[in-house]
Amino acid sequence: MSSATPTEPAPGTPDPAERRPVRRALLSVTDKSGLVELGSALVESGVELVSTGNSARTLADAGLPVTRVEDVTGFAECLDGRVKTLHPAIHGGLLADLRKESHRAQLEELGIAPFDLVVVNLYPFRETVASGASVDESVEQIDIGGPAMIRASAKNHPSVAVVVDPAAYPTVAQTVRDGGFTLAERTVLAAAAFAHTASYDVAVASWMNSVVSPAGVGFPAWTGSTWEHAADLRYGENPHQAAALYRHWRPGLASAEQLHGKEMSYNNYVDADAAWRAATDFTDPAVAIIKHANPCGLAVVTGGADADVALAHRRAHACDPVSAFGGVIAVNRPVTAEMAEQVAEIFTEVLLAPGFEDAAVAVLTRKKNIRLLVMPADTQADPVEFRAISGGVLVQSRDRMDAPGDLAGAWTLACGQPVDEATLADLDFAWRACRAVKSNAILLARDGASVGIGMGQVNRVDSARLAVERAGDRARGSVAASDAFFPFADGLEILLAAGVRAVVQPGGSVRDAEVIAAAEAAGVSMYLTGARHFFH
Ligand SMILES: NC(=O)c1ncn([C@@H]2O[C@H](COP(=O)(O)O)[C@@H](O)[C@H]2O)c1NC=O
Repeated sequence: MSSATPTEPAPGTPDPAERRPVRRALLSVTDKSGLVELGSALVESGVELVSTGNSARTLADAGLPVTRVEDVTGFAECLDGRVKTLHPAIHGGLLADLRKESHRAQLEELGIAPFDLVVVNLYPFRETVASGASVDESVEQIDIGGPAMIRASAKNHPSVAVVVDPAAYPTVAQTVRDGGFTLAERTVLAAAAFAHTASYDVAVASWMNSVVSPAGVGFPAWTGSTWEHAADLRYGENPHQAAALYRHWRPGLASAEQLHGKEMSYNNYVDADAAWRAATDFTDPAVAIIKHANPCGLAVVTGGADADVALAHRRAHACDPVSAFGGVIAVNRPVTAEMAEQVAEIFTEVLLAPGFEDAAVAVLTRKKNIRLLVMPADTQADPVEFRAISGGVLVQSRDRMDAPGDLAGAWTLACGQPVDEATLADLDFAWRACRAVKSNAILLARDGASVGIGMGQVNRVDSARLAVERAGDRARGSVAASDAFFPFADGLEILLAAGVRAVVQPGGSVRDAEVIAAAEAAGVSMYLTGARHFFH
C-alpha cells in the first residue's frame, strides 16, 4: 500500500493510442553507439537535449545543441561521476505524473521542467567482472544514477518514454517524428526497462554474494540468473506442452545462428545441447551423433587435421547407422564439403558446428529438412549447472574431463599387461566418450570410434549387454569403458565373454578384488581412473 497521501483522485487512463509529443529528452549513455544519430534526429524534431558529461560532449562535438545536466541542477558532477543526475531537478522531471494537475503545479512552483524521453544505458558491470577486474574496479562499475533514472521513468511511463537499447534508436527517432509515443508503446518500453535493471541488479547481487562469504562449499548465500525470451517453440517435449526458448547473457546454443532448415524444436535443442557437450569434450576433430540425448555414435581422429571431420563422421555413423537416422550431429570443427556430402545422404534433424565451409552450405541447403546451426565463437560451457526440482534448484559445478584420473597417464593398471600406445589411445577415447552417455553407461570402442553403446539402463549388466549386442562382431578386440565402477563382476563378465581386450573404469567398489580377478582370469588389462562420470 502506498504511504503517499493522494492530493487528488487518481487520473483516468488516457487513450492508449494517443501520441504524447516529445519536447525534452535526457540522454545519459555509456555505450555511445548511435547516440549522435539519435541526437540529430531528436534535434531535427525540435526536441531539447539534456545530457551528462561524456554523452553531452559527444553530442556537442557533433555540433548538436545540448544542455548539460550541471546547468539543470546547478551542481557540478562530483565524486568521480558517482553523483551526476541524482538531483531533484532531474528526478522531479522524470517522476512528475503529468496527468495530475497537482504534479504539474509543483513542477511549475519548483522551476523543474519535465522529461518526455529518457535514453540511458549502464556502466558495463558484467563485462568488467568478466575481464578479471579487481573487486574495487568492479564495484566502481556498478551504475547507481542510471538505474535510478531508468526505474523512475519506467514507473512514470504514463508521462515518460524510456529507452535502454541502442538497437531501438532508429525506431525511437521515427516515433518522435511521427508525433511521439502512445501509452501502449511507453508501457512496452517500461517493461523492457524494468527487465533491464532487474537483470543488471541480479548480476551485481550474484557477483557480490560470490565475493562475500559463501553459504556452503563455495556456493553463495544468494544467486540469481535472468533470461530473455528468444523464441516461442511450436511445442514442448510433446505436442500438448507449450514451450519457449529463453536466452542467457552467456553465449551458447540458445544464441546459435540458424543457417537453414525448419524451426528448432524443444527436443532438437535438448539433443543439440547433448551433442555439443559430447563433441567438445575432444580437442582433436570429433563428431557426436545424438538421439534422445544419448550418443548413438562418437568418433575422434587423434592428431587429425580439420578436414578429418569427414572421417570422424563416417566412423561415428558406422557405430549404429539404424539409430543415427533422424539424429542430431555436432562437430567440433567447421563442416567440410566432404562431410556435408555424407550427412546429406542420411536423414538428420540438426547439424551444429563452429562453422560451415561455403561448399558445405551449398550441399546441405539442398536438403529442406536439415537444420544447420553455427555455434557462437565465444561459446563457453557454464561453469555451474542448474537443475530445477520441485520447490528448488540443484546447483553443481560442471562435470569436466579434467580430474587427475581423466588423464590416461595417471591411471592405475589393476591387472594384465600394460597396453600399447594405440590401445591406450582407444581407452582414453572410450573414457571420454563414455561421459556423454547417460548412466549406467558402457561404451565399446576401437580405432577412435564407439562401436557399441549401452546407455541409461537401471543396472550395469543390462548396459553391458546392450553395448555388446550393438557392437556385434566388433566387440571382439574392442576396448570398454564404464562410467562408474562395476559393483559386481557380472557386468564385466559380459564384456569379457564378448572378447573385449582392455577395460577402463573408476574402481572403488567394495568388490573391486572380485572384478579385477575376473579381468585377470580373462587375460584382460584393466585400468582404474579413480574418477567417476555419472550422467543422469
Ligand atoms: N551517479 C549518477 O548520478 C549517474 N547518472 C548517470 N550515470 C551513468 O553515467 C553514464 C553516462 O555518463 P557519461 O555521459 O559521462 O558517459 C550512464 O551509463 C549513466 O547510467 C551515473 N553514474 C552512475 O552511477
